[in-house]
Amino acid sequence: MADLQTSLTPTILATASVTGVALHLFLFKRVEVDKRPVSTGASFIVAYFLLALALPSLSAEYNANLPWALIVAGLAWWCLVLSLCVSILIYRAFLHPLRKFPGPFGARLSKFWALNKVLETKCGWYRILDQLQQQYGDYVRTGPRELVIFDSAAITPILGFASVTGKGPFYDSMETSVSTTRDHAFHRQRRKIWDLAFKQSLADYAPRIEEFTSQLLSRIARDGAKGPILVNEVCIHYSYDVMSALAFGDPMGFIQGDSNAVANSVLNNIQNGVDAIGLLLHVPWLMGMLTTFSWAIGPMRQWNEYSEGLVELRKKKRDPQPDLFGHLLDNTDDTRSGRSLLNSECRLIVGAGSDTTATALTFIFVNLALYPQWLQALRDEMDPIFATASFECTRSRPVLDAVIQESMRLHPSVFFGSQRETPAQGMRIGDMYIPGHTIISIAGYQVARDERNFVRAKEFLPERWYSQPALILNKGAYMPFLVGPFNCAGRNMAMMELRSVVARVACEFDITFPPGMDFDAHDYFHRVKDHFIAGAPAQKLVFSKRVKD
Ligand code: HEM
Repeated sequence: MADLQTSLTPTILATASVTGVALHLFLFKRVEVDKRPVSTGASFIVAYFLLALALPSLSAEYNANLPWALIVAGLAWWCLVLSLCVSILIYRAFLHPLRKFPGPFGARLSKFWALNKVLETKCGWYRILDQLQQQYGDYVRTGPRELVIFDSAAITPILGFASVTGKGPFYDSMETSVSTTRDHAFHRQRRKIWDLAFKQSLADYAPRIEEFTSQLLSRIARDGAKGPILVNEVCIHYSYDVMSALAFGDPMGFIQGDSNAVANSVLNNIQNGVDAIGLLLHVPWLMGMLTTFSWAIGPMRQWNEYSEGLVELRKKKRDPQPDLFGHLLDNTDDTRSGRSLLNSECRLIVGAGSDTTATALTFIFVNLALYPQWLQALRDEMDPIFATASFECTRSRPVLDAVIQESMRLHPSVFFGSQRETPAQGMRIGDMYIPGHTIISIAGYQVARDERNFVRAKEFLPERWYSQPALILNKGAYMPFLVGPFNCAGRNMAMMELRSVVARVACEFDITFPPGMDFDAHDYFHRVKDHFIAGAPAQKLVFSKRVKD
């Protein structure tokens, strides 16, 4: 080992430290490395080995002593990584353009602050946001380059059709589809296909929805005769069957109980895996790693293989019923990337349409058990319509739609505040300037429960949607299906399912809590989990056959 005066080691360690700072200033600050977690991680590992290989040729000091070369390479690597981290932390804490926005100190430094809060609250990020709004106001810094906004005046500038924002890095962490692409031109073109597909197939699809609802009514009558029913389960079975029929041409067979073992296992894995999504959506680079390695992760691989098998079967079907898949197939190139897009969009249909609808239905049934006067109001509206056999789930009805909307206002199916990124030059929202490359989202859950937007905002008052419009101060704050160019493509389809099930179940069954149960609504809704889609706590309800007078 050379003595300190002749050794190159101090120079190498100093250079590594300066390189760490330079890496931050010239690369990490400018490039979205979250997009490339695997290659970034791999580059750091490769850097160590390159250094270890290069050192012996730099000086006899290392050539003569290879273990020493490995140690110095390791020390240099740590100097680089530590100086990079220190530079990042100092910048985030004191120099970042978002430094004037209020928020918890830990959140400025790293998204691990949010991750920790999600763990602490068992996926209750929306409850953390409630606290943050109370403490810091309408614009809160929740991450190093992230703001959550509680001001409804920001909805149109951020989410509207003329918005200058783009989708945020979260969307890169998933496979490409109409929902996840950050390429606006591609989205516009693909979204046109989806919109046309729904426009052409919705009316054809209505009788199929009614068929599934009939199956659901039989299931509820059968199981309900034995005792209280786990409402989450029947709603999930219904929505997965409807969506898989839409995506693959056939239901998975959950409502009637004839699903196969793979379908059961896929459903279980999806339900068990959702908590992980609640965590990972705060650290998209980790989510991206999971997507990259999905071939090696059993449950993800199983779902991919199973859905791709169903897509192949659907492609070979002769004279299939008209549905969304048919339209997507006709409008997707038969190339490698086209096939991959089609597969991922079939999974998207099930992913975007199943748990969302199931959660909405579960909350509506819980609300009907809580507020029996609205079960009666539904019957008063729907009985005459069913008596003349003129019910169509494509048509809105004042009370029916009001009950659905009010339930979704207070208890939305999607908690995720659709992530956006400001353009390089930043943007203005009223007097507020938001710097460029800031990740922003609107806290939809809080905005919909804000007294500035709805009178008696935390109360379940469906009448605000038809007979008492004065209870709505700002209709734009209601956005369970999002608004703007990336709003829900399946909104009309979802409303058809919700109308069909809610109207028919309400007219056929009394819905109550199990005898002896002292249902605590505050506790129940406090236990809702936020894992992108809201996870409704398990709840049993009694569905007893209605005795008509
Ligand atoms: C109650 C049921 C539903 C609710 C509450 C709901 C809500 C939403 C929300 C909030 C978004 C925006 C997500 C984001 O910001 O990233 C979205 C997007 C989307 N939803 Fe739904 N959804 C429902 C049902 C459905 C159904 C049945 C389908 C049918 C396949 C569907 C298809 C989609 C698609 C394709 C997108 C992406 C649209 C785009 O980015 O252009 N959804 N949905």
